[in-house]
Amino acid sequence: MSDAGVLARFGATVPIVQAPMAGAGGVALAIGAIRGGALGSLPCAMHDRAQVAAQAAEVRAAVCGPLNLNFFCHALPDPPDESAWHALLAPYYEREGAVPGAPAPLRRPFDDAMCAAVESIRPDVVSFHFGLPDIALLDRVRASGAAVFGNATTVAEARWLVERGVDAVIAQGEEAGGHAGWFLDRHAPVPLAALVRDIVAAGQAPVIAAGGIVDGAGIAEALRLGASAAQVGTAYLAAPESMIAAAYRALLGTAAARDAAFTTLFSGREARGIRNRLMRELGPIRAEVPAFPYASAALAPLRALAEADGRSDYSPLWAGSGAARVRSMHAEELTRTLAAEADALAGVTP
Ligand SMILES: Cc1cc2nc3c(=O)[nH]c(=O)nc-3n(C[C@H](O)[C@H](O)[C@H](O)COP(=O)(O)O)c2cc1C
Repeated sequence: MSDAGVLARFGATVPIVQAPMAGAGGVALAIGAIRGGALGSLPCAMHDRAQVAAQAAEVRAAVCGPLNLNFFCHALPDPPDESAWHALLAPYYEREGAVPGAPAPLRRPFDDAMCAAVESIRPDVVSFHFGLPDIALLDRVRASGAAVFGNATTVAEARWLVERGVDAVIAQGEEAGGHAGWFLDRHAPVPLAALVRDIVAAGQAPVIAAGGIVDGAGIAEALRLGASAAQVGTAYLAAPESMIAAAYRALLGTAAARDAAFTTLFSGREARGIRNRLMRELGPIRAEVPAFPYASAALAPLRALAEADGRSDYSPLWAGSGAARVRSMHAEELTRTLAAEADALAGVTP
């Protein structure tokens, strides 16, 4: 069995981080991945403190193994003028017979209340997307005993994270599903292999490769490039423990999942997803879309109506470049399968 690299110190037995996936992953997925030997993750960006505490307690009650809590660190601008966005969506409201709903909970950046949750839960790892919190909060996270992982999309971001003392850098390549986590400069997307090689060459912190990895060959390749582990997201979406809608699930593992693009429509920030009706009709990037994270609220009523009808016309279908190749297995079995496949290839030169 290949060793768990940087994850071994937390008790993981395979070099896999089950990626945090807000809105798609949760307690059941984390439990299955931990049972398989991975570092399990709970996405916390869309929850409040009580929900985070309850979910962490559920995982701990079910399984003994390493747990990561994941948070966003985006800047939260003042609420923008959404009139152009509402005007763009008006024909869809009319077509669906939708009415504006109650404001949906916003994705909130990591703050004092979430830090207090971390202090009481004492997870093994806290991972951050879109940068890091301010130094006072970061110090409190570290004092809780948690290791800190940060997400980088360029070598410059990796260096920035290392200067602030992260224990590992998640190298997020352009192949990754979900939000591109850039936080310094918006830049041309960097393919995973080049990103891992360059961050490893900078030699400052263990690297965890993320993006397009859906089988053991992908993990073995990342390790060969010098990564210490792989963070796997889209492959876990196909597990029955994920919480995605049926129409989304039906696309995974099919050729249709190859038709993907970066889009700002669903949140206000670029994220990689399978093309659906809204992306086709409006185009994936529009000037009318309000800043992250405000865009999603106006879509919520449309999304709810369509999903109730088995349609994903207005839903984000976040997926990485391996989405057409995923296999549907329980999270524990998937974790063991990925590790065994990677093991079988370890040391084999392509
Ligand atoms: C549905 C979905 C939701 C995601 N949500 C988060 C999140 O809440 N926090 C985060 O750090 N990354 C998130 N990501 C990115 C993953 O952590 C990871 O980088 C990515 O899934 C790796 O690429 P892959 O999907 O090709 O395996 C998400 C990815 C997906 C597919």
